[in-house]
Amino acid sequence: MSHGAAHGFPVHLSDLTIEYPAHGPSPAHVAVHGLSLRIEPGEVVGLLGGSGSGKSTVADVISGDFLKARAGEVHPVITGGQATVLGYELRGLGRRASAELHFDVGHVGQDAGAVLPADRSVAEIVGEPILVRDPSYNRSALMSRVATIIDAVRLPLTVLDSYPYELSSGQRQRVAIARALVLGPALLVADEPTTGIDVTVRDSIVDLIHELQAQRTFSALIVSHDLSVLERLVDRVAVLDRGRLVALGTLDEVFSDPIHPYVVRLADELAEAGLELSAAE
Ligand SMILES: Nc1ncnc2c1ncn2[C@@H]1O[C@H](COP(=O)(O)OP(=O)(O)OP(=O)(O)O)[C@@H](O)[C@H]1O
Repeated sequence: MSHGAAHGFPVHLSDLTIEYPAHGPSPAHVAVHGLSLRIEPGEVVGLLGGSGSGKSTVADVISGDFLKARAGEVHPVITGGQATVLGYELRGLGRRASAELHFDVGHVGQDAGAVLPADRSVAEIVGEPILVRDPSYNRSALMSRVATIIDAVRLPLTVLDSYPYELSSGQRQRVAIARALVLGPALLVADEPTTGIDVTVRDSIVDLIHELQAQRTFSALIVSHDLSVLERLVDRVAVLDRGRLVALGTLDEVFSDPIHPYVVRLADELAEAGLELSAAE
């Protein structure tokens, strides 16, 4: 309805409340309380918070993934405030608009590399979003587009005919990133994109996202506690504690003089892991 980027922010959350409805013996649970956050065009925001603080819920909502119907799964529901992504108002978004939104958002979900479909080749997995958008897409144009993105994520073209089980976990993660980027999204939402990946591969994945982001100038929300991700990729960080936003700003602004007790703890953990904010000046 409001599609058309009237406000100019790729992501604009205003006093957003997100709830998991009651199901079976579980009562309804409010996972995010009154979150306001804007992501500017071309900006990368890092999302931090403890386990259960609501990070994946926010990533699911912003990516539009929560709108996809999946049997037997409980979806979060927006029960207060507003979420506008790429000009689409997510609350009450219709089926057609939600399909359009999916074409413009690249989503690398939690453990994306580990959950690639086992019975499809890399070429099929990466090419699928193109065919979902346009089932009659020319096959040779499809293959060349898939090969280009596979090359961009620095995988050899020989992986195109491979199946996920034949790849290393770092390679699988790159395949998931390639799939998320193949349609040239305006927004990338990545949930812990480097978790469980070997340090050397991790750095190359960070470099890769950095390079692609610089070239394509998409905006991004990246859930991560990984220092190399935060230091090298994000412009600002947002910190959630039990579903509430407790800090928002550059790494330096948030961690050099923290006030909120959770942010103080996080600052200590990050300092132990080697974050030297004064060195960033
Ligand atoms: N399907 C669900 N039904 C009910 N509650 C849920 C569901 N999924 C998540 N929650 C609850 O919502 C809150 C936020 O969960 P979420 O997965 O967003 O946190 P997170 O910050 O991503 O945690 P982690 O770092 O452990 O992945 C938690 O309290 C969680 O128990």
